[in-house]
Amino acid sequence: KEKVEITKEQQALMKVIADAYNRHQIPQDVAKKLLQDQYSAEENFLLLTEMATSQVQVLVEFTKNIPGFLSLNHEDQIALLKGSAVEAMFLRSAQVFSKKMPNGHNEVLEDRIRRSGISEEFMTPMFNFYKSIGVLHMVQEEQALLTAITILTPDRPYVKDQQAVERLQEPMLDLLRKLCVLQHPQKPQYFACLLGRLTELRTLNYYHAEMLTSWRMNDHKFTPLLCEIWDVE
Ligand SMILES: COc1ccc(-c2nc3ccccc3n2[C@H](C(=O)NC2CCCCC2)C2CCCCC2)c(OC)c1
Repeated sequence: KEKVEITKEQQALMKVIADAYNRHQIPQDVAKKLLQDQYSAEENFLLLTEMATSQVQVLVEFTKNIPGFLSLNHEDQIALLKGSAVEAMFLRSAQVFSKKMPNGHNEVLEDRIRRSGISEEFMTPMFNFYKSIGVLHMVQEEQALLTAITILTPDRPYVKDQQAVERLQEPMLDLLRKLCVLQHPQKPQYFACLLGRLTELRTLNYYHAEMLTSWRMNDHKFTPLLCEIWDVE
């Protein structure tokens, strides 16, 4: 039986990532807003673009706190952010969706999202992902590391120095693996399962642009930041 322990520098890395992640809390209130009222497809689309815009801004702040990220080639920094923004947004949405709320609130939230204006064909893959994240009952540290690992994916389009990105991602993967063994000793497959979610997350990337343009309304407007980050307009 392998004795797993977190080293001093891994504890320091965990603290840096977890603290940076905890500062990244804004879109939490979107669930509260959705529970308050039923909105039109137009209002929901506006809410989505506002939430997504602020989430991207917060994601950039989180990324800047990943040790070594700011030492990467500048074009590669942009390529990593652009390549991971949609996945990080869906990962965040899954975490918001999975948060236990008072009786019946989770069902209301799901219903509001189902009737928000998103077209039928995308609900199954999106909710399948949300539920597959929910059943894992990830702790904050795991969520933070998984987000950092998603951002530090070496094979994003246009990344020049992939080895430099691998060197940053590896310690995160090693730390997450140890955390999973210590946090979920009764689930030896837990770490592999988490990484499997990242594969499922990539499939949502392909649906993303179409999910937006097929939103049940005319004239979809995006903020300049979202035009940069999303492949729309
Ligand atoms: C591209 O298509 C879609 C469809 C649905 C969502 C979504 N899934 C959610 C699960 C839990 C709570 C909110 C959720 N959302 C929207 C939202 O506000 N997402 C925020 C994005 C930034 C990070 C926090 C969540 C809602 C959906 C209902 C109408 C108003 C927007 C979504 O979030 C990427 C993207």
